Amino acid sequence: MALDPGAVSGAGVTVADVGEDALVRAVVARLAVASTTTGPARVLVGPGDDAAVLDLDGPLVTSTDTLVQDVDFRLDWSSGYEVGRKAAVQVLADVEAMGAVPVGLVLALVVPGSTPVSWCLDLADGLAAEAGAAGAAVLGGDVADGGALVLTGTSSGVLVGPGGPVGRGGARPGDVVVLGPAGAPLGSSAAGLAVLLAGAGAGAGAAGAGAAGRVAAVHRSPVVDHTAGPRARDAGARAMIDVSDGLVRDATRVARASGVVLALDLASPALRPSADLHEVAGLLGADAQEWVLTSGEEHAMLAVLPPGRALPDGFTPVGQVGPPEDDGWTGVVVDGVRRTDAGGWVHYPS
Ligand SMILES: Nc1ncnc2c1ncn2[C@@H]1O[C@H](COP(=O)(O)OP(=O)(O)OP(=O)(O)O)[C@@H](O)[C@H]1O
Ligand SMILES: Cc1ncc(C[n+]2csc(CCOP(=O)(O)O)c2C)c(N)n1
Ligand SMILES: [Mg+2]
Repeated sequence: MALDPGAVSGAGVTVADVGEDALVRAVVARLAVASTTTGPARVLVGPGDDAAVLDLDGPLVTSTDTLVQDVDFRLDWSSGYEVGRKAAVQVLADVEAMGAVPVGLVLALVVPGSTPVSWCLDLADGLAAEAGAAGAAVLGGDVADGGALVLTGTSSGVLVGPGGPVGRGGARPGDVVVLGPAGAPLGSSAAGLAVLLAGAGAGAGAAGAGAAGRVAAVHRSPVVDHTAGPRARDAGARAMIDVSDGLVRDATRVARASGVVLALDLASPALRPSADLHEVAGLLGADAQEWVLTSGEEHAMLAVLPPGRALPDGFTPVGQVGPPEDDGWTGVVVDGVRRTDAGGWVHYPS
């Protein structure tokens, strides 16, 4: 059915009603407003052609991430706008965790025909808003029919100025482990997920008042600092990762890649559960400290600095780097105890 592009977002109009071309036109029209980059790149060709073209001021850093309906988000928990924001946060965090300044992203979308067009436009708005907050442009995407919503975002960033990328393998004994700023205390996303799973506030936007509502909002709509990664690189970070699968799980990746032990100190203010976490843990019979150590989708930056360096703005110490233990073991130690079970998020859990 050929519809007036202005009518595609009307109530009850689905993707199958308008077809691929009208959907893409409507989405691209939403992005055009936001498709500029303020960072170290110029968009020579944006959405609408076969590919986007960027002129960059330094080495390209690129990463990709997929969100799957009912695995990474639920339509009864989150609006299209929230899913779009979360997709941008997740995919940009990976280039930021290399120390790159984010400049752009593309989004491939599998959309069942029964999806309301208005949901897709909300998604585009959320994506563009978060990309814009990072100074990045939405450069294009793709849509295809399928049985469930699947979003695959691919981000681009630029390493600005001298020095290389900040990988996972650069931590050395004697270094300091630091955690970057986030919009909410560490652990909030897992607490929010637990609230939503418990049904304590089913329905998008209706997670209830108080602590449960606040942590559910963090889970649906994380707030991150998009300059934290590049700031840590400027401050001399020699290893970094974003906390996407849980602090212990992600710190273990740094420890193993670097051949060291990361010793986390629970007395660090950033690792102490917030009052909201304690309250929600009490309600649900959960362990607030465990949420801090295992919460995924936080996207705060965990970085390692040589000793004696000034901390990047907003970062706080959470531990130290030590050599492998006497038996050669590398990994994460929490308050002196080996964490052999990282917890946190993993696909295909055993
Ligand atoms: N299917 C794949 N093909 C090629 N490389 C992959 C594939 N899956 C993962 N990788 C690579 O393995 C590395 C580790 O991936 P992993 O998903 O653990 O980290 P990540 O990208 O930081 O994930 P997260 O989304 O949790 O932040 C990355 O460099 C990633 O590009
Ligand atoms: C419906 C629903 N169930 C569970 C979760 C929790 N969750 C999904 S993926 C992930 C880690 C990052 O994934 P990846 O490593 O793939 O980037 C987490 C913590 C959610 N968000 N929505
Ligand atoms: Mg990552």
